[in-house]
Amino acid sequence: MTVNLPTPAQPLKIGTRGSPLALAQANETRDRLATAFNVPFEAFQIVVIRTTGDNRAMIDADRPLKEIGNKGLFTKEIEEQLIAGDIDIAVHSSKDMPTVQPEGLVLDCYLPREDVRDAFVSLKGQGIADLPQGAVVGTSSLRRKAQLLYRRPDLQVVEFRGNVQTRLQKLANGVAEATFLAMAGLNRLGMDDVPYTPISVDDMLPAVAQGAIGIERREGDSNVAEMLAALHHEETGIRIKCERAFMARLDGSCETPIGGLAEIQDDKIRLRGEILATDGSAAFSDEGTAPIDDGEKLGRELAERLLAAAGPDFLKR
Ligand SMILES: NCc1[nH]cc(CCC(=O)O)c1CC(=O)O
Repeated sequence: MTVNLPTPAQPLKIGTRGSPLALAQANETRDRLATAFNVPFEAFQIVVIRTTGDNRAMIDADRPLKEIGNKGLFTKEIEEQLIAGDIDIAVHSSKDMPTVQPEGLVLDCYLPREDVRDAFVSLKGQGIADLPQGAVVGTSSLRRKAQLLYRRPDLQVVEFRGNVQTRLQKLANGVAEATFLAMAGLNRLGMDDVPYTPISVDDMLPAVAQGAIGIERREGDSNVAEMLAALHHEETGIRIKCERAFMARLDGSCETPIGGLAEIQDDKIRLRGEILATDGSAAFSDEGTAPIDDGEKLGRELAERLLAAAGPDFLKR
């Protein structure tokens, strides 16, 4: 079967959020598609879609995202347009994606993964250990908050949202002494002027699927399926599927502090996982390895081991 390629007259429509990071990810997807199929950039049209998560009235207040309702906060409207056929593919940060897609949609194409690490961002120091006793740290991530408080119960965490510039301004204004950003975001946006230090994954396990762009499509669109198959990065896909199986078995959402990272080492897949109490008062971590083809099973099994260690009610706290 030959792929029916898009043309400037009949472009392939790429749906995305409108944030600078989302647009960078959509542009990377378009560039890779244009190169892979040797068609002009004009054969792709980037369609910006506003999601609930982008709605200023809801987001600008200092309410934690979890109170607004996190499931599909940044994906629902995009997926509706994908189902309706208004767009042909949707580009997402995989870490913001629920583990189950709506009926009729498939998420099975991943681009080569960026740096998975979190970065410590501060005008004053290089890492968590440099923070003075009782210092204020800004983050809206429950995972980062729990990981931080687990190691440094003396610190105070305040809600921190907005784009990178807004957050840096807050640091300059003394609202907080430090914050965290994903290295993948900093790299994709080329933010060299940000005072950041990468944090080893041994010190802060990243979110499941952090740093991976995922491309969603309609299940029945065989032409798009074939195009995306050519773009798919096998190793990233294996790692993300393992991590997402881990998260799914934990019934993980953004309301549960979970860290997870799968890596391919020699011909094995190694998964590290962590679950934490939201207030950082407890954490359970474990790891395992398996043959590469058994990544999803490894994910489920590691989740079960952590659940058993933590006790059945742990995630409901
Ligand atoms: N929750 C927002 C979000 N979703 C994906 C990224 C970073 C890029 C990535 O992990 O692919 C970010 C920002 C951040 O965590 O700093």
